[in-house]
Amino acid sequence: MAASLQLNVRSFEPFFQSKPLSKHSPRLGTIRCSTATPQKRYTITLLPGDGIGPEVISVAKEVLKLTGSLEGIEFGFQEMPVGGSALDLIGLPLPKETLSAAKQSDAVLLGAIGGYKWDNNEKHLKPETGLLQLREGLKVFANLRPASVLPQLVDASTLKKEIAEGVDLMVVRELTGGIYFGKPRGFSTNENGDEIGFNTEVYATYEIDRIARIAFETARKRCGKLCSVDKANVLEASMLWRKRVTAIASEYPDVELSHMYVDNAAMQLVRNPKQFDTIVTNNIFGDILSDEASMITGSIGMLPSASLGESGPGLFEPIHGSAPDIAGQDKANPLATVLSAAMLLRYGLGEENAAKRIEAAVLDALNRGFRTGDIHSAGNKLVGCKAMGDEVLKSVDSQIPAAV
Ligand SMILES: NC(=O)C1=CN([C@@H]2O[C@H](COP(=O)(O)OP(=O)(O)OC[C@H]3O[C@@H](n4cnc5c(N)ncnc54)[C@H](O)[C@@H]3O)[C@@H](O)[C@H]2O)C=CC1
Ligand SMILES: CC(C)CC(=O)C(=O)O
Repeated sequence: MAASLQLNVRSFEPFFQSKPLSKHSPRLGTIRCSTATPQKRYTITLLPGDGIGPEVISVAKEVLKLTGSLEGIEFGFQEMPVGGSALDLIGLPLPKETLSAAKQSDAVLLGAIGGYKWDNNEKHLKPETGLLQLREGLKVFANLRPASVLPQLVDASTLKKEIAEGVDLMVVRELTGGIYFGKPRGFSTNENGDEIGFNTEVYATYEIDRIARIAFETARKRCGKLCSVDKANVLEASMLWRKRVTAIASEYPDVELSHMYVDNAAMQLVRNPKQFDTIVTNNIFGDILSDEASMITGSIGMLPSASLGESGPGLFEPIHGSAPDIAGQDKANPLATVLSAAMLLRYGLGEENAAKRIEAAVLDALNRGFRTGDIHSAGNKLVGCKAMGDEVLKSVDSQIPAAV
């Protein structure tokens, strides 16, 4: 998909809508009785993972099922282990059966991986390694992370209302390169006999060019403003990044390109986030800046993501981790995962109406005052993960299908 993708990313009405991306292997399928006769069938690989992952995936699955039944779509779900749960079950953080199932499906929805239990494992036996292997295996190099401050949640932002209100940005994060994957890496001993750990931040021209094009396409469909974030005053990989992004800009004369060092970008995001429309950045800076951006919107529990490659199924996941501090307590906010399911429908399957139905349902549940603890404020109704899911389901059921 990606380089020729029609990215679809002007957000906020209600979330991140516009034209769908290409469809991935839509198949005609089984007919069954339901509100609408299913015309399409998709196989979705669910990877609940660890911590709050299974809790939020269970909500998103029900939301997808109900939405599908109302939109003439039937989903075949296959649940596979990844991360710590796969380590416990099979001894590997990404069993080959999981990767193979993911590759053969139409889209992949992941909860989160990781937890204290596996924190001291060797690198190749860490849950996080499984997630990196999955992203690499699916070749999903373009990670779209939208961060919009919903009017309903302005009060949940940690920033002042006048700073947070109206923020609507998209972080385009490079996902399969940079320091998370660069070699050499490892542990060794230096000339003084001190133990050292080392990693390599490395980008090739083709990796920068393809993510830059995705970012320019994204910006073009939004406000036409792209800010490339790097550390080109210090890092060679960033110097090449800046050179290539500048070169690719000549293909997009209608997009206004600016460059910013990452330390300044981190500061500007909390000083004046409305100056940003689309941000493109490398793997590690994108990871950090999108977590920072999430707090402007109220909570990391609200932010979804879509990871796309040139072909094959996309990977959709909330940007948060497994939140071991609240796992198993029915406290997790499932909305980031529900919204990731909406991104799956839009970007992964081209099912725009179904995506809009889910996004409208999330807004409706918020409008009716339901809040999990992370976004709760006085005057609203505090609910747990399951109850929030039930409210979204009620809203899915009651929403009039959005017009195409
Ligand atoms: N994509 C993934 O699967 C990721 C996995 N991780 C892993 O997750 C584990 C925990 O990492 P942390 O640094 O603590 O990050 P985290 O994102 O799991 O949690 C950070 C804070 O946000 C809260 N939080 C996160 N998601 C929430 C939700 N849906 N609702 C309400 N509160 C939520 C947590 O309770 C915690 O206080 C680690 O093992 C880490 O490696 C971290 C980031 C991404
Ligand atoms: C391998 C992951 C735990 C890295 C991460 O934090 C993320 O990409 O969200």
